[in-house]
Amino acid sequence: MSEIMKMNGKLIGEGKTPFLIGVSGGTASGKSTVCKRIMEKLGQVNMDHTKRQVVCISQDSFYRELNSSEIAKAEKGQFNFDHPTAFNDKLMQKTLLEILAGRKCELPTYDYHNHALRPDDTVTIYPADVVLFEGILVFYFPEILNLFHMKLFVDTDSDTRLARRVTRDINERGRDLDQVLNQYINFVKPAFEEFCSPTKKFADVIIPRGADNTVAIDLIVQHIREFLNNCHKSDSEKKSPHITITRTNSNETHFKRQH
Ligand SMILES: Nc1ncnc2c1ncn2[C@@H]1O[C@H](COP(=O)(O)OP(=O)(O)O)[C@@H](O)[C@H]1O
Ligand SMILES: Nc1ccn([C@@H]2O[C@H](COP(=O)(O)O)[C@@H](O)[C@H]2O)c(=O)n1
Repeated sequence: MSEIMKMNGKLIGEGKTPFLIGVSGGTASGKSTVCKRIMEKLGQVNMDHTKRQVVCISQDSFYRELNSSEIAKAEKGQFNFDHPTAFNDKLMQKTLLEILAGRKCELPTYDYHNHALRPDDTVTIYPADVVLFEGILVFYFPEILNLFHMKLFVDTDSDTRLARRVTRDINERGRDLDQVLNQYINFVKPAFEEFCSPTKKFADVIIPRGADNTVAIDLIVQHIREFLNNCHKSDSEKKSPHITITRTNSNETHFKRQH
């Protein structure tokens, strides 16, 4: 039996439910860059974090802790970071539910050099109107997929992605060329084909060429802007005032915006 509550954008005793946008795509497709462009166009970059209406979080914060033998494998480029089991999906779901309930969250940052989270270097995610969540497998886990109000897939040619990944991983992630290419052939490419690429079908908007596609980015920004304008109007002025929160007997909570 399910219990349905209709609220005017607020949960009692909690913050407003943000509009949650999932941004997926293969490695180095431009997910972070697309999110950055969206934030820039909405004037959300050079401002106090506590005042941001739009925030962005990354799936990197949910890589699971590795044991010593897994770390040894990772150091030789023999650990599969592109497989769903590399992530703590339960924590990812719990955190997104906290965010959807309008609560402040602390997220660890990820250290690619050591293949580990930095629990002492956290980022505070303050309640916002719009939350972008980007990562290679954000549409893979059904219980997480169901939480998004809008889903974007950044679709960039695989040669371009590999070329960008080589440069980025050598310059920013402490890898050498052999490591990047071996990891790509053994894990990244096969996992993209098996786990990431099939999730493209769940996307509401596919963005060919990533951040180069300014037309697609402008359309998405326009949609977010309309949402932001609407969410600060009084209930009687809103075109779509209700959020429907569905709780099932399995304790799952679904936050649905009518839009
Ligand atoms: N449109 C683009 N043109 C040139 N370089 C790009 C473009 N988009 C992304 N990059 C570069 O490619 C690399 C990967 O981009 P990034 O946005 O981090 O991808 P992802 O988040 O999907 O891994 C980064 O070094 C970034 O600067
Ligand atoms: N210790 C790690 C963790 C992850 N990776 C790779 O990162 C890729 C995901 O990040 P993107 O910014 O490229 O989306 C993923 O393909 C992993 O292979 C890593 O190399 N080392």
